[in-house]
Amino acid sequence: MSALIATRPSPAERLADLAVQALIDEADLSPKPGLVDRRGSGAHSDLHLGLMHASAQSLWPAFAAMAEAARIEGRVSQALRETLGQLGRDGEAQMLHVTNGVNTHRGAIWALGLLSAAAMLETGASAGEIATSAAALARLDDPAAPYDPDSHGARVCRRYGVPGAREQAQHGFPAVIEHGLPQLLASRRTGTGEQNARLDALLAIMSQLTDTCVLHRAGLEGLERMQQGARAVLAAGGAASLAGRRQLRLLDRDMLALNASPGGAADLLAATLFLDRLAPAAPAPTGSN
Ligand SMILES: CC(C)(COP(=O)(O)OP(=O)(O)OC[C@H]1O[C@@H](n2cnc3c(N)ncnc32)[C@H](O[C@H]2O[C@H](COP(=O)(O)OP(=O)(O)OP(=O)(O)O)[C@@H](O)[C@H]2O)[C@@H]1O)[C@@H](O)C(=O)NCCC(=O)NCCS
Ligand SMILES: Nc1ncnc2[nH]cnc12
Repeated sequence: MSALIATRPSPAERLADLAVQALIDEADLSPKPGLVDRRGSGAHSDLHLGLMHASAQSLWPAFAAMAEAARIEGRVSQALRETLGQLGRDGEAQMLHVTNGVNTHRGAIWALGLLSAAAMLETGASAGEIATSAAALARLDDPAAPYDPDSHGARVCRRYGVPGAREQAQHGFPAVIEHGLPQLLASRRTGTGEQNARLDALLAIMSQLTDTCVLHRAGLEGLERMQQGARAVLAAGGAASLAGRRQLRLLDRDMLALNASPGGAADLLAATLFLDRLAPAAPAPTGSN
């Protein structure tokens, strides 16, 4: 009789598990303004929750390979940056294969790929230290990366002179370290419940971020509405309060009317949840999914 042998996941596999789980938790979180969630497709005609899940699952090998490459190299280096670039592009190709050409997680591959590699290099480090190491990787040039001057992000960064996904990583993910994570922990401390704490973290990110997805679809008016609307929810008491919920409904309505979806903020919420699970600064959440 053959016995089944349970093998423990390797450190790289564990990081990939956490990255995929963060993407699934982000997709499932509801109600998110303009974004795909359990209620529906938000401002998207080509996305739905099942596709977001399938896309997230398809990225497990890419995240595991990026973390494993970091384990083998052992330090921030040009060679590691170039390997990560190739693995990131392979991950994008896999995502587009699974989604039939729809861009579900490009920004998430970038953010979580860098953070998974950095987490492997900085075992046991704080979220801030991991983000700093990811930033050092992001600042290294990847000569093999085909710079696309026509990507949505590149176009709006040029047009409006704002930082995008690249700069967010190069500066050590300030949206995550200075806004998403502190808000997640602060809302948890008030006992709002895990889902509301995560919504508050998303809103804290939205209130600051120059989200190139929103700029691309809705220009500066859309960006201003996103940031101001997110601030209004938090000022009214956050997602757990009645007044905050009212503001959140208004923000969702306006994002849909503007055809705007904060995909960059969603990716950075996933990065927040990843770092929170990896390097918790507070007791683990109870009752989370
Ligand atoms: C350096 C790259 C990130 C490329 O950046 P660039 O800005 O040139 O390219 P984009 O194609 O626009 O992708 C950037 C994605 O990053 C997310 N994002 C947006 N703003 C921010 C921000 N301020 N900070 C952080 N992240 C941000 C966002 O991703 C989400 O939105 C995606 C959907 O966007 P879009 O295709 O525009 O969608 P729609 O509006 O739906 O399109 P239409 O229907 O209107 O047509 C979704 O994927 C979310 O993830 C931006 O899209 C980097 O990607 C890169 O260089 N990669 C190469 C590989 C590599 O080197 N990897 C390194 C190792 S990991
Ligand atoms: N939940 C979501 N909806 C739409 N675009 C996204 N990009 C990343 N997460 C997303």
